[in-house]
Amino acid sequence: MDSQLKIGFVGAGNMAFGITKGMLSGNVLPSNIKVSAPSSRNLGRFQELGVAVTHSNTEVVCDSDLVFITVKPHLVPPVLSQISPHITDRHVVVSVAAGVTIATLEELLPENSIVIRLMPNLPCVVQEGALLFARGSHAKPDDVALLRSLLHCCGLVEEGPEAWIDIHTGLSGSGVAFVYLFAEALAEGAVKMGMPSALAHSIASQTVLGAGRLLRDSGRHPAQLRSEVCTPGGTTIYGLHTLEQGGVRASTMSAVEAATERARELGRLSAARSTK
Ligand SMILES: NC(=O)C1=CN([C@@H]2O[C@H](COP(=O)(O)OP(=O)(O)OC[C@H]3O[C@@H](n4cnc5c(N)ncnc54)[C@H](OP(=O)(O)O)[C@@H]3O)[C@@H](O)[C@H]2O)C=CC1
Ligand SMILES: O=C(O)[C@@H]1CCC=N1
Repeated sequence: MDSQLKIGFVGAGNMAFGITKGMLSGNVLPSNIKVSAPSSRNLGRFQELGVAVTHSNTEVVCDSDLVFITVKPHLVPPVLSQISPHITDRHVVVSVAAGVTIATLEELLPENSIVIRLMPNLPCVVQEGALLFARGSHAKPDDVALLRSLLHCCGLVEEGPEAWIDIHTGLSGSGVAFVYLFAEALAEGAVKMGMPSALAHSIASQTVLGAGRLLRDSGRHPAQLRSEVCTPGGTTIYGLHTLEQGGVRASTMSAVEAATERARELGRLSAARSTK
């Protein structure tokens, strides 16, 4: 990767911060990053990392080679219209906005703009993200290789067809919150049975981490690992039976489905806004 490559973020929220932290754990220097937002409320934590901040989106674009669009989906059309006159053929534009399609991004930017649609998730901040991207019509293999080299420190980085991005949003972008809900409920179950809350939350988070690492590192199917925890007639199968009676499997599948459908809906809304 070119050590002089300049990276910009338009939008200074949680996802911009997560990707920045992930990239800084690799060989990206803070002096090569600039971030913009209208207010100062989120800028302090970037300054603490040594990253330059500004209130001007166009300044970020003019000073960057690769620009992440990290604003909420409904703001993508106005923000891209604002920065579009400053996008040139040297820029690679990477949007993380849920639902916003490559077609909408390309329509809002100058002809032949290099666009990549990325769906990251919050654990990028601890280099354990799960990121899926799809390339736009004018993105070249070098652009994709550049993005991969920047993001590899954020976690697992995969490329796929654009249709999978909304699904990945439900599975993993939002899925992180589903796992937190489960972790919270595990801890609350222990509190109900008499364990102090701080210890219960600490053990719940370690349980989620340990289960996740073993699942990933073993490469085994979750059902296989689950059966290894179940002693016949033991504690786990009693607990699993209760979860199944509560419909946890069906409701989790429905949560991924609902989040995916919502991403698709956000995509349709942003497409409608882009043609106004
Ligand atoms: N949070 C997550 O886990 C994930 C989020 N995403 C996507 O990332 C994007 C950002 O989400 P998230 O980081 O959570 O959002 P946040 O609300 O944390 O951050 C949004 C940022 O956009 C800034 N902003 C608002 N208006 C403008 C503008 N006109 N120009 C420039 N910046 C502006 C805000 O400014 P200010 O600081 O002044 O408020 C803020 O810094 C969304 O599109 C979302 O779909 C994708 C995957 C996961
Ligand atoms: O809730 C959202 O819309 C964003 C996208 C994925 C995670 N957070």
